[in-house]
Amino acid sequence: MTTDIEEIHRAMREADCLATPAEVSAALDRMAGEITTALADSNPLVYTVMNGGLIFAGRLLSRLHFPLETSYLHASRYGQQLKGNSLLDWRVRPTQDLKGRTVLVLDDILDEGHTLQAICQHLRDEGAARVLTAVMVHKVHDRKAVPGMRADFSGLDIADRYLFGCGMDYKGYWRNAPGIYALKGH
Ligand SMILES: O=P(O)(O)OC[C@H]1O[C@H](OP(=O)(O)OP(=O)(O)O)[C@H](O)[C@@H]1O
Ligand code: HPA
Repeated sequence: MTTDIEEIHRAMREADCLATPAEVSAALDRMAGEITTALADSNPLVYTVMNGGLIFAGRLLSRLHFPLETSYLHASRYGQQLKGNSLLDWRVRPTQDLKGRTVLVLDDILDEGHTLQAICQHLRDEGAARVLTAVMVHKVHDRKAVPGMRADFSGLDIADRYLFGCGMDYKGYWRNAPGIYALKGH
């Protein structure tokens, strides 16, 4: 099936901007400070959750000025749908030796939280000593996998709409948009 590129343009034209590029940059600066305070002496292994975590990770990691290792994993439960499946589709699992390591997981959004919950459980099962999470967006609603769930580090709390930009996609597009946008009517 080919994508209707005009529909992709329209989604951006009609979207509401919920966080400007400047607000995103300020949130990244603040998070980098918090993460540095918490992890600068722990030689962390930092996992980016593909695909959504890519942009956030690139922007955050260059703000962290202490020794760390990076890697990636790929797990998805939405594909290109607007609603998540109950099962996480593991595409690339972690391959590093995690025993005794402090691990930080980076993703674009904590929505219902099932993705991060399953990833963190897997990393602990593989022997990580400590697993922390950082997300660009915490979506505000009461449908979390665990009531009250939050990442250890969150960039911005954003309303319960369908979001794109900063790594989050609309039908595979607009991950590259520098602000955070809400789809018209969702
Ligand atoms: O908190 P949850 O409700 O579990 O949703 C959050 C997850 O959903 C998105 O991934 P998606 O499955 O869409 O894959 P993608 O990273 O390729 O966009 C996003 O990147 C998070 O990983
Ligand atoms: O609001 C969202 N937008 C894009 N991807 C997502 N994955 C979970 N929630 C979202």
